[in-house]
Amino acid sequence: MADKKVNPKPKVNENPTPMSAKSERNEPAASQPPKRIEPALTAGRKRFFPTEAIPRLHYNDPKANELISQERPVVLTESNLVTTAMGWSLDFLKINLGEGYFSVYFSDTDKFRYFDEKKRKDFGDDFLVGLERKDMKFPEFVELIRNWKEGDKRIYLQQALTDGVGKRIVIDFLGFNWNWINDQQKRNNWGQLTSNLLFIGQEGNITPVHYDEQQNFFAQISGKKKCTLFPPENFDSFYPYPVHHPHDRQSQVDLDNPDFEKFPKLSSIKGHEAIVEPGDVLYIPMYWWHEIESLADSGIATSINFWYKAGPTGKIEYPLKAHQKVAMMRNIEKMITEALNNYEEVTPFMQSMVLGRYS
Ligand SMILES: O=C(O)CCC(=O)C(=O)O
Ligand SMILES: [Fe+2]
Repeated sequence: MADKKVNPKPKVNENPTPMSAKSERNEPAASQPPKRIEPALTAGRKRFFPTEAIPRLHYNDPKANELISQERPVVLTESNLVTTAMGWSLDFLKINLGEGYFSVYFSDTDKFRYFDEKKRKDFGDDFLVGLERKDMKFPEFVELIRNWKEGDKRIYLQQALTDGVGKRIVIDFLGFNWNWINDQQKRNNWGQLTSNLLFIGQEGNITPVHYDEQQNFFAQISGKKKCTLFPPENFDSFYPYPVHHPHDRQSQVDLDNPDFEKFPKLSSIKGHEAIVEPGDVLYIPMYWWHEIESLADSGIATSINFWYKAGPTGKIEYPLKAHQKVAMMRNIEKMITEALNNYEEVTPFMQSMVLGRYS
């Protein structure tokens, strides 16, 4: 697959309207999800911590813009961000996604804990992931997911959209609500759109708690996902792996089986929770911890995200915000690790810097 991305800034006025793009195909028109007032917060895995509902607001509600500008999560309704993708069934994608290769992950469990392949090479052989990546053409993935049976490894496709995709996908892509999302990017002073990751997975799959270094508009296409977010103020409650570790940005904790002795700060976490349904867009602020569960009995879960780089830093104001401290800690940790040139020396180095002095 060519690795150049689909141009994220189409000439908006030349786009086909969502309706004309849709009417070209022999599939039922996408129906808007039924309007819902309160999110159902009881679904999904039982968790040990309290949660509050992430506000669900109309995408034009000024309060939604306020939350985004404050880097607080919000579910946006009726944005029509990816309405043109509502017909992306497996059969449709099989015909239209093109001849490229897709990254498909296979997990021994229901958890898909991402790992950095480059860091894994540097880290040596003592790292077992329980997760395997295979690159395959889309029809092969469809066969696997359709013929999946209990006892098989679980499957999750996670692939950035590239310009190797077929013409109809490009048309749908150009029909996304770029007017709105480009305006969000501008008004929040974000950097460039780096990628649109397409997720297609089985119900029950879990992306364990981690944070990303990008702003994210996370759009749901099919199935339902329970998204649980925690603010960067809780950075140390999740005990992230060291930055040089293949699981960098991932929490070491298992929310299904919490070890409060090893990770005592975990006992006081409080989540922000939303269930996203087709048509919903969840804003996941940069550096917010998040766990994403594809809910049982909601069918194949398809999502597409819009990842944006942070904007320029601007004037520093004190006290620093939690996410700025996280960024600082990452940089210092990276510097120490690089300077020592041996990750095994990092722990004793940090300990002699802190123990009995700052502890
Ligand atoms: O949908 C998922 O399973 C994970 C999504 C995610 O972590 C992201 O978009 O940053
Ligand atoms: Fe993420």
